[in-house]
Amino acid sequence: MTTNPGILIRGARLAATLTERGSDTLAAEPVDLRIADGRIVERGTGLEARADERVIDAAGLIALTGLVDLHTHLREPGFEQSETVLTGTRAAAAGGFTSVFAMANTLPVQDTAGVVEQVQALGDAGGYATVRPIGAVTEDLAGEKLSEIGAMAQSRAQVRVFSDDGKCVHDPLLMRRALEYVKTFGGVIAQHAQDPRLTEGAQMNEGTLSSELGLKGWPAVAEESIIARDVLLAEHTGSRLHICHLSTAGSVEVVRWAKARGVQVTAEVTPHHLILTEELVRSYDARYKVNPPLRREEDVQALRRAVAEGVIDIIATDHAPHPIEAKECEWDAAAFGMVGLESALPIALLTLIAEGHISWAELEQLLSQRPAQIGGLSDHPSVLDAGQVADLVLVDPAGSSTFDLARLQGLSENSPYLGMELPGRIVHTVRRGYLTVADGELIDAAQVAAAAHAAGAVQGGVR
Ligand SMILES: NC(=O)N[C@@H](CC(=O)O)C(=O)O
Ligand SMILES: [Zn+2]
Ligand SMILES: [Zn+2]
Repeated sequence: MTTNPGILIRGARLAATLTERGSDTLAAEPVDLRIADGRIVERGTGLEARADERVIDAAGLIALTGLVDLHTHLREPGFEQSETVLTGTRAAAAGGFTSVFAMANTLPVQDTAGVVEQVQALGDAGGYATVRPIGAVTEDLAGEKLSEIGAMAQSRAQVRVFSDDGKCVHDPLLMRRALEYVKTFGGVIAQHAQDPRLTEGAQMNEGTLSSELGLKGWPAVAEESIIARDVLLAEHTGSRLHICHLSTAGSVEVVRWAKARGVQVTAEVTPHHLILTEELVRSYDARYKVNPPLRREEDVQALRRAVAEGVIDIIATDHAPHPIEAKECEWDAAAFGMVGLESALPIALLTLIAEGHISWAELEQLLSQRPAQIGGLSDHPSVLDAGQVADLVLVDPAGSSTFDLARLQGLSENSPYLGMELPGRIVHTVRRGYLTVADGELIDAAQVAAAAHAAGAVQGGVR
């Protein structure tokens, strides 16, 4: 049986020990981590390298448990010209992610055990990240009939997160039944909170700017009213509800209220809603067209505060690749969505750490620990210490660089950050004890697939 070579990481500072808000990255003592057979086997200082061990000099780098994205669109099956499981997980690894949850709006839709098992198998074979498929709440995302939720939960893919993302589960009775159903096995419904009647034909945030530009607006209340209804349904059923891509100050207040009542609700924000505003729509550059729309500066600030206060639980990318034809066209005709896996950590550093809203320890909670817990990701490392699965990322917090096309590893180029100076560089990503990114470069696909195979063999199956 082949095994992957061991790794010795020397002199990394652990994000979990950087608990002061702001960017003081030297406040913790550097430690060494030894990795063998897919796990961290030793943590200490001055560890000696063994024969065959690859030594990584992590001086100046910060180590976090592998990032987990609860909201990724991998597009396969059905839209392979935009992204595939392989290309999307390469983008994920480049961004420091070791696990991604794949949204259900594929073709065919991920609404049966067969499709979710296929998506997960593609992820396992590629080896760049653990892929956990999200199941559709309703058949074909049509909002009319519950999908085979139980069959997907019991399948090899063990689906725990269900969402009609891209569409809102609008029928309150269906939403209630879905919440009741997932409660029986500890699952969660992730709602794309958006009243379809209030947003018909909408093109951007509703406000003075949408009137000025003559574009149909998308009112904040369309999001807030669904969140308000659903937290009440979650309270009534005693089930877990997760709110996808929260985007308005009002939504924060509804979630805050629900949490104070003890409702089991969690909320996510995307990096782009933490930095970009509707003003960008003036350019008519469709890279800024996204669902939910970019909002006002007041909303951006409220979302950052909500992260700092813990009202928002996680950052999720909503990585939404689209081909050039779908973006290089008139605003009204363009597709909604932006890619985000490679830029998520840099944007979080820029908007949250550099601004003093959160600490590195809190960042690890937002981008790794909490999404893993919400998604029911078994054997995700809770800390970087002996006995834990070796899923981790080493980040260089110093300096900044131009975010250019070469940074994008997926098939689509619809990033709003091209040309921007962004802080932070993902230097090494380790998944299940093997490197997917080394010295800032992706490891090639054949090597990663072989390493994944070896890791699976050693651990008797990846999960
Ligand atoms: N975010 C987007 O603008 N688009 C997503 C759907 C979604 O997340 O609602 C997509 O699938 O393209
Ligand atoms: Zn959505
Ligand atoms: Zn989405």
